[in-house]
Amino acid sequence: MNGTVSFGERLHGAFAAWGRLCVGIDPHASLLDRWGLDDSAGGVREFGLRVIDAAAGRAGIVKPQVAFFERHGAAGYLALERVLAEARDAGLIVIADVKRGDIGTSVDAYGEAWLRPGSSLESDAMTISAFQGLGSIESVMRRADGAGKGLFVLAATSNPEAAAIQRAVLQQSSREGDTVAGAICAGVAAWNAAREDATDRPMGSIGVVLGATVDLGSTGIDTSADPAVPTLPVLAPGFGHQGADVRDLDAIYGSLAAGVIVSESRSLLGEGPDGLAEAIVRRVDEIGAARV
Ligand SMILES: O=c1ccn([C@@H]2O[C@H](COP(=O)(O)O)[C@@H](O)[C@H]2O)c(=O)[nH]1
Repeated sequence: MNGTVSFGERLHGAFAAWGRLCVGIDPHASLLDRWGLDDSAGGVREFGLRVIDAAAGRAGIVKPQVAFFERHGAAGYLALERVLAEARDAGLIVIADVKRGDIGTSVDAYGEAWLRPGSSLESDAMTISAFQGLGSIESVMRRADGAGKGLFVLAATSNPEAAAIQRAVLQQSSREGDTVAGAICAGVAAWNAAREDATDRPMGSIGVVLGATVDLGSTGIDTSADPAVPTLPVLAPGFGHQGADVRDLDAIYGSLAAGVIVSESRSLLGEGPDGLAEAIVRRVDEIGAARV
């Protein structure tokens, strides 16, 4: 790379300093009401800023769910820009949960929007879909690597409806016989391993999304294989509100556990503005205690 600190290195540093909790910024209408805020662009901005205040100095990572800002159109995007900038200024790693995907030339424009240094939506990483083939997002993977940014590619998502598609078996591919989810994980791990100095890096910059509610074995993901080198970052929603328990982290992820980012939104945000900071501290401790 060009002297830029890689996203993987920054993520590894955040794990060491703050643990692996990622606080979701999901201003659902019901939560805005509970927090005494309007369901408006101003309301989602204020919600986001309060979450940042609670997370900064207590956790290392936040994940704004862009859909809740997008509901409010252009004004919602302005609110999001402010939230992204404040979070990054506070030293938090920001994963924009945007789940974009398209043919290569178009998806690269999404990469430019969310990952280009200086962009008004600049984030540290974004979620992305490889439904159009892992090759379709190669330019964004290259862009992320070049700019010290990260990506999380949807592989085995936490929603139950995903299983049929994500467990489907590939044909006419060098990974013939792998499931879709397995092939995405293997492809991403291989991408990280092929980077210059890969073996000296603690963590890759391109990760995957593997829901904590998923039985990974039956999805075609081997959680007993040797860990990838560098470590594969795994964005793990599904803890808390969706039912998975952080005490089961090692059992769920096995040899992938070292790269797991525990992402929780409603289970923390439901504590309200007065209880959020304490809930974050408690969860960081619980996750630390759960790891063997
Ligand atoms: O597989 C996935 C991918 C993304 N998500 C997102 O994570 C949060 C989860 O919110 P909770 O309140 O902790 O359930 C939300 O923004 C989802 O869009 C996911 O749940 N599963």
